Amino acid sequence: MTAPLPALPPLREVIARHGLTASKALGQNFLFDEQLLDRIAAIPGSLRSEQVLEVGPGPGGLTRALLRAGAHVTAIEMDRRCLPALAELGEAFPGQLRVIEGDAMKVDPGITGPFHVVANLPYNVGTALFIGWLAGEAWPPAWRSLTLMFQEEVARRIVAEPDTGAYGRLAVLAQWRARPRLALKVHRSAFTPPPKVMSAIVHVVPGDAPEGVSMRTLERVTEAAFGQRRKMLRQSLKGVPGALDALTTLGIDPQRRAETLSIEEFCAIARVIG
Ligand SMILES: C[S@@+](CC[C@H](N)C(=O)[O-])C[C@H]1O[C@@H](n2cnc3c(N)ncnc32)[C@H](O)[C@@H]1O
Repeated sequence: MTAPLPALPPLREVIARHGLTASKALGQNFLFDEQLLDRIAAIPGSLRSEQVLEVGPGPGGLTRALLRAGAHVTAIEMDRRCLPALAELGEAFPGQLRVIEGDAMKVDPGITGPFHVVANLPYNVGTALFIGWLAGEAWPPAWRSLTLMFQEEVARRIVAEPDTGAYGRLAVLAQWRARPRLALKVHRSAFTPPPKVMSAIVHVVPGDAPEGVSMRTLERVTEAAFGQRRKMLRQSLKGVPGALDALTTLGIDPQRRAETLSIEEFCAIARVIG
């Protein structure tokens, strides 16, 4: 039998009691709708007894949904004003919550074993953290899934297909050995304060890594190719040693533009360059 869930005060009351006025500099847009938060926590599948890394728990809205789902949560929060509210949450779910005060870009969460990442990310660091999780040398990675809130426009770039305006470096890096999908659109009015743009949650699971492709080379090729996306490959890839020869070897027309190349073609170029 599972223990009954603790009764928690409404999030708005927690915010008011701890004086947590939203800081723009820290990208703070809070979610208060507990049904929505439970839906987000359900996206990775059952989290019972699973390890979860949450970045930016803030006052703990998503954190409480993860704890209710039975997860063991390690949460990294930069704003120390949020720590007392998170400590209260830890008391309500004994042994399930570990809070680290610090910058998620610098702190090692120290989680042993596989874990899920679930986060309503601060937009200013979201993409950098995402690329960091995708870029690890070891594959499959230590994470089992990523469930991340982005601006909708960024979410669309992550899942974009070739020959679309949204297709670019982010799509290639996210899709060459992982499977991202758009899991949930979140209206701006769900946040307090509401951001200027709509949001969406992307869910990513690791896939098979193609043989012989180095992430570093792929990053170099996509950076060059999409850095001048309107130019033909023979121009945009000129500065990448071995890239033009790779096009010839592979029979890829150097007059094509980056956005017409499939992920498989980018991988093939990176494989030939080595
Ligand atoms: C968009 S708010 C989300 C808050 C909460 N998870 C929610 O859903 O209501 C982003 C949170 O990330 C925190 N934050 C911003 N930059 C951070 C960083 N570099 N490392 C850790 N936390 C950060 C902010 O203080 C804020 O609490």
